Amino acid sequence: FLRKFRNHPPSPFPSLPIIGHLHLLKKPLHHSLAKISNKHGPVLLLNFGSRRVLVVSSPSAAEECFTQNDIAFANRPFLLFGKHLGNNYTSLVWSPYGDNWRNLRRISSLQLLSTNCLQLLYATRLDEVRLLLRKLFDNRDRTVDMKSALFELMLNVMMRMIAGKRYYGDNMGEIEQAKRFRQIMRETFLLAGTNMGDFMPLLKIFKKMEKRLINLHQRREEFMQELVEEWRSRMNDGKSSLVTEKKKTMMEVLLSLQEKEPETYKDETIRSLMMIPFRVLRWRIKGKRQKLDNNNKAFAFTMNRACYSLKLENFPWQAGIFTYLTLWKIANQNGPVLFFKFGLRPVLVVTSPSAAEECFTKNDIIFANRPRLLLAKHLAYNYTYLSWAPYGDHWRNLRRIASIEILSTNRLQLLSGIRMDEVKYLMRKLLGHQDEPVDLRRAFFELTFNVMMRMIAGKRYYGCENMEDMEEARRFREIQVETLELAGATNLGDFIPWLKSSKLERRLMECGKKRDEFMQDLIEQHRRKMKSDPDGEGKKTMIEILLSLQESESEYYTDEIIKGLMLVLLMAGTETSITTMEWALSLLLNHPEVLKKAQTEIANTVEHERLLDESDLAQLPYLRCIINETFRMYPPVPLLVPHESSEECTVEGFRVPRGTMLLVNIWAIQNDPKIWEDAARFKPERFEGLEGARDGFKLLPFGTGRRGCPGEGLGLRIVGLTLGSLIQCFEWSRIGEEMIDMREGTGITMPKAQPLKAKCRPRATMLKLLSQL
Ligand code: HEM
Repeated sequence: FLRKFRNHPPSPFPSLPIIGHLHLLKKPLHHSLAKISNKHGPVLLLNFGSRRVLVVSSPSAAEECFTQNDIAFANRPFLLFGKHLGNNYTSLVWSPYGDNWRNLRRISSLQLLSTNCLQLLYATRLDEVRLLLRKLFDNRDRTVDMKSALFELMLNVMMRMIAGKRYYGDNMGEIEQAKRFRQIMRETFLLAGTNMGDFMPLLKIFKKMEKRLINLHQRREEFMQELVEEWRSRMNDGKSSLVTEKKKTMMEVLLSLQEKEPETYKDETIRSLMMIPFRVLRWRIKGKRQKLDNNNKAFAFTMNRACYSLKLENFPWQAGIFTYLTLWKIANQNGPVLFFKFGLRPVLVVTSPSAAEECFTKNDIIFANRPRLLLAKHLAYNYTYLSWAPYGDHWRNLRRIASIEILSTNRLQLLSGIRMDEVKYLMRKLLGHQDEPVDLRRAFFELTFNVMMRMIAGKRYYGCENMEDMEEARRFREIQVETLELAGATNLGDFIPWLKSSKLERRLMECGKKRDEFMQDLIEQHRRKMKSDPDGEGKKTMIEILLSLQESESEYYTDEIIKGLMLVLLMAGTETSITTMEWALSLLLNHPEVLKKAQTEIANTVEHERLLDESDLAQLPYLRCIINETFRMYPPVPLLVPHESSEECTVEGFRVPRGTMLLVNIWAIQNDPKIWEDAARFKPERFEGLEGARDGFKLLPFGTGRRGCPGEGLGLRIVGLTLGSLIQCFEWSRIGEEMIDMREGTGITMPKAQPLKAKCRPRATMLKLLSQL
């Protein structure tokens, strides 16, 4: 009744003697107050012990406080912290509203924090951010305590702006001074918490807290005064600032002003102004405390539509800047169309079939470009490879040659003997290692590279039999190992230009040069061979086909184009096929019932007295389902190859600027439980009745649209024939009781963390046929 009579804001019941409403409060305070406001209204009167507190939780009430009542509320309460660390309520933050406060506010706005002053010290901030990035880069793959790293960054920035000193990390000047400063800061943040004596005066009799504040205050004042003296004597000696006259530290600015107006700029004013940045920092850090404590290694990452925390150990420094898993986690919380800044590069990440559809239908031409990444500069002939060429005439020409001359159904048919031959080599090898653990990743690797090199140049570079030129093979293998290693390396410089690693660039250049020389040698060999035997039997290899076309259309079929196409086959066509076969066989070993069903299908379709060949694949729908299910769960290119927009467009209503990199997270789409029933289960049957390896925009292992994979036919033939033959001819088992480890490793494609090893023995029904290989 009294409250109504006095027109006071509502106040929750009960307000207890001595403690008032403190019993209702929990940490974090803002959440707790929000809950109370939800219940009792947006303007509340609470008692924190003996202190009256008005809590405001609506825009209109906040407006009233900071417009109509702004002057009335411009005061600060007298709290213990302000008494001892706010120089007895004389600092800018704790001073009562009045002349002293007005003076300090004017100085800080004009002399320290104006846009102009901040601009002059921009280089300092930039430098500290670079040092942090360098530190993160050096610690990639390790857990980094981001809270401390960001804290140190902020304190270094502040101290460099104030007094030109770094007190954290490397390149510190005075070690002892830095130690003292760090100790003072640590204690300041520690004591900055709530002091119950501020609300319950009775508790003030326990003076412990107050003593600590007084002691800290003294040490802080001494420290700051020493800095003031240091700068004063420097200036007296004529040793001015860090870099140029313009880029003065705050200390210098204030000391110069002191010379002109000693009354206004006293030492104590300067000391107190020096502490302003740390107060702001304290609030920033305390504001985030709850979140960061829960997820201590959090990496705050600002994006266009939200703020996210990523665990740094998950952050994909190592496998290129992005991994499908991290991006999926973020998309799960924030939506299927996200706009990021990776360093300076805008990146659109798409994680839903409808958004992918919009990118590859309505916006297909716009997104048909590729970003210019360092890897592509050196290993893709300055972006002239088919896979990395910008969308335009050159790319169209390459795509036409690849589709018609190399990867057309007709050409693939002509070269089917090579693939069959290599599968037979593999089976002979397996026959020699019955019941022994076999490294299948290595076996698939050798098979695929031999297939490609035989298609390209008629050469086998892996396996002992029929090896024509040992030295050439060794050179090839060496180059290949280096290429794969470099292809998986991160180049932060693609995203943050000043972090460009000249060492990585040099290695890429050297590797690119070696590959170029190797391919040129092969072209010359074939040129010589074709000259010496112009009517030679069947121009079968890819080099021969392209060299013959060069004779008639030399401007289209240059040596550069031929080398580029050879390398595309080796780069784009190998790892993808190898990983698919490895995942598929791993899944089968963990699901013997599916393996059995596939064996039965093959036995019912292919007669016993012959080996399966590529023409049988169309009659083996269950084998096809197994391959599709493998693609679904473990897509070899989980984010597709990055695209880039050549003009502004919209995706799901969001504006996407020109020059934005597009990543389509097909791994996330293909494993989304909202889209797939039992998404985590290996269930090939789900694809029964599906033609091809695409299911709308839900299953896209080869991408789609203009830049979709042109090697789909070849990839499916290699995978289908190899897998089908291994199922037809051998009984497979795991090495021990344990299931095959299905963890994913990092790399440019999606490799298994552990290479697949398994045992096999020839099936009784196939023994005779196998012994004739
Ligand atoms: C299992 C096997 C394979 C899979 C899963 C696969 C998957 C892909 C994917 C997802 C893309 C990116 C599409 C995009 O950017 O939207 C791609 C591009 C490409 N793939 Fe494949 N691929 C396979 C085999 C092959 C083979 C055997 C070749 C043989 C030459 C090949 C040549 C290429 C080329 C040249 C591109 C770039 C096309 C362009 O930028 O215009 N791929 N592949």
